[in-house]
Amino acid sequence: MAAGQSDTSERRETDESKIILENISQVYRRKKSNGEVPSEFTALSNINMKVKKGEFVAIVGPSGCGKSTLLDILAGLTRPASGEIHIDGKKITGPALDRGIVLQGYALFPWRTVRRNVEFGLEVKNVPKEERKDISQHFIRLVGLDGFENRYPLELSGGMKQRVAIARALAYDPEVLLMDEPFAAVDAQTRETLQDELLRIWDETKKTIIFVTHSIDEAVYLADRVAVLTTNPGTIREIVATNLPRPRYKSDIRSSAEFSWTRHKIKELLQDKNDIIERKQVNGPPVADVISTFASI
Ligand SMILES: Nc1ncnc2c1ncn2[C@@H]1O[C@H](COP(=O)(O)OP(=O)(O)OP(=O)(O)O)[C@@H](O)[C@H]1O
Repeated sequence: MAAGQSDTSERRETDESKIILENISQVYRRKKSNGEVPSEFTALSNINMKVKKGEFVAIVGPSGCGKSTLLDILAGLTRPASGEIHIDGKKITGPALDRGIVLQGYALFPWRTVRRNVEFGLEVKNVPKEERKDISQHFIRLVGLDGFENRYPLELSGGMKQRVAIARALAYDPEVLLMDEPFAAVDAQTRETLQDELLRIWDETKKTIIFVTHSIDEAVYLADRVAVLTTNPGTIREIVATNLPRPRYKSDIRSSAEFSWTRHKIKELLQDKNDIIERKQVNGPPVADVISTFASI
C-alpha cells in the first residue's frame, strides 16, 4: 500500500476516541565511531494514549525523551518499531491530509507568497483556483494576516511566519493538527499572543490538537490534558487533566490557584530526580544534562 493510504481492512471500533496510540515503541540504531556493530537505542517504549475528538493534548518532557519522535510517528513520517496508531478506527500507514503539521522552523516555501503558501495543500488536493483563493483568504483572515497575502516569508516576522504555517495547515481542513514546538522561536510576548490565537482558532475549527512543548506553562494554558514523558526510554509518566475553565484567553487564568497547582504537579513529575538517576544508570545522557533541561523550563 502506498504511503498515506488508509488501511480500511484494519478499521476497528474506537469508543469515543479520535486517536488511539497502542503500545508504541521506537528503536534507533546508533553507529559507533570505532567501527563496532551499531547499538540499539530505545527512544520510546510502550506509549498508550487515547485522544478524544476535539481534544487539545499537550506533550511535555525533558530534551531527548522522544516527543518529536512520537509526533513524527503520528504524522506518519516514520514507522514505529512496534505498536499501532488509529485515527477514526483507521490504522496510520503514512502521511496523509487528515493530519496537518506545524513545526518550530515554519517550513514555509520562501519562493511562494503568503497566499500561495496557504494554498499549497489545496493545490495538492486539486481544489479549483477560485475556490482555493476563497479558502486561503478565509484562513489568512482567521490568523490575522489580512493585507499580507502578497508578501514573501522573508518579509515577515517570526510570529507572522508561524501564523502562515498555521493557516497553511488548517486550509486543507485536516481532522488533526500536530504541532511540534510551534512557538519556540518567537519572543515571549508574541508567544502569548499566538497561544491566545491558537485557542480562538481551536474554538472556531474544533480540531483535535496534539501539541509538543518544553514549556509547562504553555502546556497547562493550552491543553485539556498534558502527557508527561520521562526519558530513557521515553514513556508516559502520567497524563494530567488541566481542568481549567474555558475560554482561557478571555480571563487571567495564569494567575489562578488551579493553574499554579497544575503547573506545580507537572513540574514535580518532571523533577523526580531519583527516577531520572535510576533510569540513567540503565542507559542515557548525563544526569546533569537532563536536570539542566528542567532548570530552564
Ligand atoms: N534518526 C535518529 N537516529 C538515532 N537516534 C535518534 C534519531 N532521532 C532521534 N534520536 C534520538 O532519540 C531520542 C529522542 O529524540 P527526540 O528528538 O524525539 O526527542 P525530543 O523529546 O523531541 O527532544 P527535544 O525536546 O530536545 O527536541 C534522542 O535521544 C535522540 O538523540
